[in-house]
Amino acid sequence: MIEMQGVTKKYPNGVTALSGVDVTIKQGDFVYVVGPSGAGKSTFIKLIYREEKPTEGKVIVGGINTAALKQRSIPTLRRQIGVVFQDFKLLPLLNVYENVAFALEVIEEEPAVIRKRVMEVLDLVGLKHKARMLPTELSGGEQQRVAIARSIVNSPKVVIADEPTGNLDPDTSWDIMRLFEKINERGTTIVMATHNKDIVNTIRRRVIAIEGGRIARDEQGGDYGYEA
Ligand SMILES: Nc1ncnc2c1ncn2[C@@H]1O[C@H](COP(=O)(O)OP(=O)(O)OP(=O)(O)O)[C@@H](O)[C@H]1O
Repeated sequence: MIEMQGVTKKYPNGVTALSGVDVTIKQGDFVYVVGPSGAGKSTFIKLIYREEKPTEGKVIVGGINTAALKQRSIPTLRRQIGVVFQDFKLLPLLNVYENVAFALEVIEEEPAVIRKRVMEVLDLVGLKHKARMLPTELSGGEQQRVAIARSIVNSPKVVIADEPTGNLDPDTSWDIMRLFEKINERGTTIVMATHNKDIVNTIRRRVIAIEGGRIARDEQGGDYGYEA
């Protein structure tokens, strides 16, 4: 599903965020990306959804080599990928329903399909009854649920999440994790950068630890391995 071969990422300011990264993530995997601050986790995530391009090496997502991708083909890649951020990134003037529907409107999906899919995913995340509310009328956990609904509404093969519980209290974080588990159980690959030691050590999954831009550890069912 996701393959990195000899990936190095050097930013224009001269910082090398990743170097010599080789990794394969299979369809249906659930992967935590952990490591100290500044280790390169967000860069790893951004390379997958082609927010950044590698300086060297290949990033292949669903058979597409992202570095060779023309600007106009980026939407084709992004259709396979849902993205969830720490700060939710909802559109503040659109209600819950509209925020989720937007992801399908931009790819010109049929209105009837949009209505059906949006209500299905809002049901899945437990927010059908809040479809007409604005993001500002919701709690942080509810906003993250909307962001997750948006990320899966076009049935992507993979959901990428950068610190999805970073702004949430512990109880809410567990609820959000249960939702990611549910999505993973349906066959969607999950790649999640996180600093949440408790979660990584409790919901055991594959752990890729990045230190100084290199993969320091890649273990099935591994632990967080750092002080929180
Ligand atoms: N757009 C950019 N331009 C220049 N340098 C960058 C850019 N983005 C990240 N970096 C640098 O690349 C390195 C890796 O950053 P990255 O954000 O990938 O780390 P991280 O592991 O996600 O950190 P954190 O846990 O603090 O979010 C850092 O030294 C950072 O300062």
